[in-house]
Amino acid sequence: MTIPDPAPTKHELRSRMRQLLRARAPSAPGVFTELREWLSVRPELQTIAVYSPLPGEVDLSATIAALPEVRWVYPRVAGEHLSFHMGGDLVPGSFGILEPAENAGEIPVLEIDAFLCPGLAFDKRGGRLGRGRGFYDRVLANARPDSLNIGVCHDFQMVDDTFSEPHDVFMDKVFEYRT
Ligand SMILES: Nc1nc2c(c(=O)[nH]1)N(C=O)[C@@H](CNc1ccc(C(=O)N[C@@H](CCC(=O)O)C(=O)O)cc1)CN2
Ligand SMILES: Nc1ncnc2c1ncn2[C@@H]1O[C@H](COP(=O)(O)OP(=O)(O)OP(=O)(O)O)[C@@H](O)[C@H]1O
Repeated sequence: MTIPDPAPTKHELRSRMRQLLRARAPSAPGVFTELREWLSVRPELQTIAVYSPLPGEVDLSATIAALPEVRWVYPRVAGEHLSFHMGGDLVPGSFGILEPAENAGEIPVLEIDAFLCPGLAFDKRGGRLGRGRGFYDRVLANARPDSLNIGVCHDFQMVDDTFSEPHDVFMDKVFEYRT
């Protein structure tokens, strides 16, 4: 008889979280007050990378609109890499994600003071489980050493263990949106 392993593997956690996110009814949350207040007392964070949500991810559009003094930049998938550009008009790009248009001004990664990172799951140590293509690990490995990595997730995405591997970049802080 085989005893079932109660601890999910990285692969199982990823597929469970993908399912949970996909199953969520679409909704655009209001301002994420905790995140807005934290950012509003850190004016040194001038250029901040944000994301356009995939189905189920925390939608930060109201929070972004509430902090107009920040220079918000959005990722574009370019092959294996992410480049960051001024928002302006966002158009459907890779994976159906809204991305800045090709001609939107590119902002060098070294100018980015903080990265608000999407993810499938996070843990209390700052571990992050992404969608498995390593985009954020690669970009954060090339970011300024003093830039901040900030995870953003729903409370149910906070788990005990995200099975971090040596190449995984840790978050400095994770904001949980209570649903
Ligand atoms: N909102 C958001 N933007 C992001 C990311 C992300 O995770 N979330 N990325 C982080 O790296 C990059 C895009 N990477 C991605 C990697 C894989 C898949 C993916 O597997 N998509 C599924 C469909 C979506 C789903 O899981 O339901 C697929 O193609 O089957 C999507 C985006 C850049 N922008
Ligand atoms: N700094 C890096 N340089 C080169 N390859 C990397 C780097 N970080 C991760 N990778 C590669 O990317 C692949 C996916 O890694 P992982 O499963 O940790 O992605 P993820 O963090 O879940 O995804 P994402 O960052 O896209 O949301 C792995 O095969 C890994 O070898």
